[in-house]
Amino acid sequence: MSSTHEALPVLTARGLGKTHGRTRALRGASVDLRAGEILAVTGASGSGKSTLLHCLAGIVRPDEGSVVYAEQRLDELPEQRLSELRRTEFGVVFQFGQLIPELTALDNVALPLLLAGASRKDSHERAGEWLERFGVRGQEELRPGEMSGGQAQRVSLARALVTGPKVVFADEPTGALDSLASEGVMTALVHTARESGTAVLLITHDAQVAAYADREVEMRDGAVASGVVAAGADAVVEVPR
Ligand SMILES: Nc1ncnc2c1ncn2[C@@H]1O[C@H](COP(=O)(O)OP(=O)(O)OP(=O)(O)O)[C@@H](O)[C@H]1O
Repeated sequence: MSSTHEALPVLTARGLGKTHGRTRALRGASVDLRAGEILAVTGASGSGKSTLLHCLAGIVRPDEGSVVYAEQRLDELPEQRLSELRRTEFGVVFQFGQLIPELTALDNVALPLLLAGASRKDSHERAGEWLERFGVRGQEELRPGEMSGGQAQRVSLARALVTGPKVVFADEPTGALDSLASEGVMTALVHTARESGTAVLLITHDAQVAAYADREVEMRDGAVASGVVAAGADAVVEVPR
């Protein structure tokens, strides 16, 4: 999709620094996520990928640098505004889905809508539609413990997308799946993200998964680098597709 290469950034991070205890997880990480694009973030274990995602998603505040979303500095927003923004504009998917074990698939997906004030009937109707989009219609009454890994991740994706977010953050969404299930989940994610114009920031170790993205950036030692050694900690060099 060449148009995504011209799209304006929806999220911009500049010079992010973050220290956890004595570990510098980020040092001068900069990246743009463009509207509607799927961006893969790759890199060795411990290079700072998850910390970058957490800062971009407003889950963690960076110690240094800025994160701008829709002309707002996320790193400076009061906690209440930030959590509202996370609920309404962002969706998040983790490696192990993190569905609520006591709730059925339908209730897990309906939950963000209920929290946003929708009625039970509407929430369930829309949740059902999203389960269908992710190919898990018929599994509505299953609880997470009764699902396969692939099914659980499809339900997690439905839950992340049901509120119509502008950005979905996916941290190793296929990390616990075999290659067939992984392919199914990625195809469903890419298809629905394209359909709804949602930008996706996708962390992965897997080159086959990264190949679904429009663009790929690699992290090294807490900064966004490229396949070639970057000139400075702030350098952003991309691998266009
Ligand atoms: N909450 C935390 N407390 C202490 N150290 C942390 C914390 N979160 C991350 N770290 C450390 O910061 C560094 C970067 O971690 P991060 O999880 O961002 O890397 P990653 O590239 O996502 O790694 P992986 O691919 O293994 O998930 C690592 O050395 C990690 O151990």
